[in-house]
Amino acid sequence: MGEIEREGVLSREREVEEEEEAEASVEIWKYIFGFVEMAVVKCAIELGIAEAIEKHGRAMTVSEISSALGCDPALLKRIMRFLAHRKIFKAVTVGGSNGYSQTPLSRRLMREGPQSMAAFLLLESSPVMLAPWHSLSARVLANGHPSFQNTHGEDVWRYAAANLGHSNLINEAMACDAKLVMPVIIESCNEEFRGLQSVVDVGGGNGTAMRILHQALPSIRAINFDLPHVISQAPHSDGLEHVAGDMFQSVPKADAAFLMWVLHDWSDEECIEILKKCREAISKENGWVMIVEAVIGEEGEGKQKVLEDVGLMLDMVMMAHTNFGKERTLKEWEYVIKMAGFSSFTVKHIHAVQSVILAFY
Ligand SMILES: C[S@@+](CC[C@H](N)C(=O)[O-])C[C@H]1O[C@@H](n2cnc3c(N)ncnc32)[C@H](O)[C@@H]1O
Repeated sequence: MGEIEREGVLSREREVEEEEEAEASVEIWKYIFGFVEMAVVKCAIELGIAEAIEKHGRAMTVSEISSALGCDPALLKRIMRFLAHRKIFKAVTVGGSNGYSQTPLSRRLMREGPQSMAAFLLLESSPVMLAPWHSLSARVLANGHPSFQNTHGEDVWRYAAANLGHSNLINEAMACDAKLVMPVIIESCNEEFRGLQSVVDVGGGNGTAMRILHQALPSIRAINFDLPHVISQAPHSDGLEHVAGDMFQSVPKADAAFLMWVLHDWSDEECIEILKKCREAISKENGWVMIVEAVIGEEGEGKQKVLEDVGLMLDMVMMAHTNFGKERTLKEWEYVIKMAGFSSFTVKHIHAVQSVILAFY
């Protein structure tokens, strides 16, 4: 390389470095104030801003929202400016004044409604769930104790059993997601469900997934199985059978078993134990276990980039909130499924954070 050419390469390298420096000086603020988005969205849910606009039926000015909610208009104005900047509400003009209208995102902040994700946000932003994040680095160090247990003295399920308020928050949060994802699963796995007489949802929470399955396919006997403290609070629904127990002991018999966002709470060894219990429970002729979980992308596996990123965030959540849980790659799923004795498995990617893994008896 000649002297002039070398100079050119060096100056291009310097330019790239300067660009990266400039970018970093801006990017870092995203992490410093990363908590602000969650906190302000939580505040919007607690105030009921989305409900007020929905009830009004059209866009509202800040003064209309503040009178409806009994808020300080000056503070609310700043909250709305922040949320509109993030496109959570839409800034519009109402009779010559500044106002705000709903968006698909703000409707997800309503406590009720088909799209509601409010309970999920209230769970993750609760002091109980936020506290273990403070000991994440201690957990990552060799011999570090699980963060949740370290913070609260017991694992998340024992904590929930002793604190029914928190348990209900977990169940409501899970139900938000189940309401959105079950119709997608039923549609994309219609063939698989059609031949069945019964399905057991293992760790099914308050029974939302099986209620939706039974409503879509009433010929299926739907069993919701969970720990006694969860089942004792689960609402009655026609055609849905609630069974209390411990999946490490045994699983109620059914043609097929369904496990959504359960295995990611446990280590490989524990997953193998749970899957073996599910395998014992299902039909030996045509039984399967449906595992609805994220599949962490390995090169070449297509999943929408944003959803893949949510999968990686969930993996961090598992590190903070469970003892040995984790999100798994396809290879890691293959390992636990094979070790539990299943003959084969397939994977379907759906429009959700989770994919559908079918493990055959
Ligand atoms: C993350 S939640 C998933 C709930 C539901 N499957 C969903 O996706 O909406 C995990 C569930 O596993 C249940 N669970 C934990 N340990 C269990 C056990 N030993 N036996 C049965 N269920 C258990 C919890 O009570 C909780 O409802």
